[in-house]
Parts: sequence; C-alpha cells; structure tokens
Amino acid sequence: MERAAVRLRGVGKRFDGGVEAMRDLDLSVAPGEFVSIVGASGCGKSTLLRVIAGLVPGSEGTVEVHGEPVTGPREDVGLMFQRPALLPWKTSLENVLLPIRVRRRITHDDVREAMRLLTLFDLEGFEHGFPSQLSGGMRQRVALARLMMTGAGVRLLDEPFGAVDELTRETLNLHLLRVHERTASATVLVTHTISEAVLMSDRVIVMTSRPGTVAAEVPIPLERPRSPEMAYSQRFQELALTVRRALGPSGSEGGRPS
Ligand SMILES: Nc1ncnc2c1ncn2[C@@H]1O[C@H](COP(=O)(O)OP(=O)(O)OP(=O)(O)O)[C@@H](O)[C@H]1O
Repeated sequence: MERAAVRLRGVGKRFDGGVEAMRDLDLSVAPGEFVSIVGASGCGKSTLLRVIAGLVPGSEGTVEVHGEPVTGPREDVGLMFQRPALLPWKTSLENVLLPIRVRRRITHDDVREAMRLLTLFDLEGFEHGFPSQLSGGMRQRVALARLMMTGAGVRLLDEPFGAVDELTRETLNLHLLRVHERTASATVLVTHTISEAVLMSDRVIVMTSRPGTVAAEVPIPLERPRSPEMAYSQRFQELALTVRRALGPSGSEGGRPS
C-alpha cells in the first residue's frame, strides 16, 4: 500500500485549561489527495491542522507525515491561514520568496519560479507592490503563491478564503484547484462552506461537535479538472446534501457517529 502523506491514529488533544478539543481521531490522507474538513464552530478543526503542522502537540495518539512522527514544524508541510500573514514591509515577490529565504540563499531560478507563480495567480504587474497596495483577494493570492513556492508535499489551509467576498472566493477556489490539479500535494482544507468542500475535494471529512472526531467521510467522485459550473449539477447537489445531513440537524452541532 502507498505510504500516507498524513496519518493520525487515535489522536486526542486536551488543552491546559481543560478543554478537550479532539478525541480518538483517525485520519489518513494519501499523497496528492485533497481532503476537506467541515464541522461546527469550535469542534476542533483548527486544532487538528495545528497538530498535523506540529505547532501544538497532541495529548494522545500518533501523528505522522510521510511516515515520520511529527515532533514540530516541518519543511514538507505548508500552511495558510484565514489572514494571509504577509510581511507588510516586503513586496509580493519578496513575500513569495520568504519560505526559501529562511532556508538558504535565493537563486535566479527561485526568482523565476516566484514570478511564474505570481503570474499564475494573476498578479502580473504587482510583483513589486507592497501588501497595503493590494486588495484582500490579491493578498490571499500572494499567500497562495507563497504556499506553492515551498513545494511542500503536504498543504494545510485553515479557512483561507473565509474573509473575502463570494466572487473573490470563487476565483481563489479556481486558482487553488488549478494549482492542485497541476502539482498535486496532499491538501487538507478546513472550511465552513459545504459547496467549497465538495468542489475542491476528493473526500470530505465531517467532524462531530467538541471533542471533535470523525463523524462521516463522504467521497467526492466528481471528475477533474473541476469547474464552478459543476456546482449546479444534480450529482453535486446530492453530494452536498450528504455532507449537510452528516453535519447534524442544526448545523451548529456535529452529528455523533452511531
Ligand atoms: N490554545 C488553546 N488553549 C485552550 N483552548 C483552546 C486553544 N485553542 C483552541 N482551544 C479550544 O479548543 C476548541 C476547539 O477550537 P478550534 O479552534 O480547533 O475549533 P474550530 O473547529 O477550528 O472552530 P472555528 O470553526 O470556530 O474556527 C475550542 O473550544 C477552543 O476554545
């Protein structure tokens, strides 16, 4: 069997204050697979990503990336959050080059690759602009380019498009889809939007309310490349409904596995 890019077995997390965010969570993500996580607010989705990223330790269970136990942040794991966290005193190009700069000297090839990514994300002409000169959606695209620049085999995205308007979100989704379909990394996306989860993913994981564990897994057998128009098909609507039902009656309480 192919080695999983990410594998969690029996993972739990209890914070010092006593909050139990996760319990007995099993999850495996194959290389190149796109998995979305949906669940009620506060059910532990961000905690799950932070544990995979090695930013916080789990309290129980094992977490592995590419077959190795996670003991801290790793170079082969890229992260992106809702706020793009760009350095305001650096240009778009410099921000995209940052993950390389912290590791080694920048080469001409690195600059060429960063420029290529900025073009891919429709940021041509803004390479030397500063974050304050960009719109919110453009800043997210710079952050996406930076995530891609790392070439990480595992990408973790925590509600990356939560703070932008609907149309911008659609464009950003398309960008992420295109990049994923070109350079497939194992990707875990936390989102509150069911249609986004279905459009992007090979599999949607529905979490229970806190302490979060896996309530349901919904495979998404739609063909790739995906396009936003697919969201209007009956097949898509059925899949979205399956995810919605697994979330439980109110949407604010995750369904418990029976
Ligand atoms: N550093 C921390 N210390 C103590 N408790 C924490 C910490 N981080 C998160 N929690 C708690 O763990 C629980 C899960 O939080 P988490 O942010 O993982 O949920 P979430 O599903 O991502 O929520 P949302 O969808 O609202 O972003 C919450 O009750 C939260 O208050």
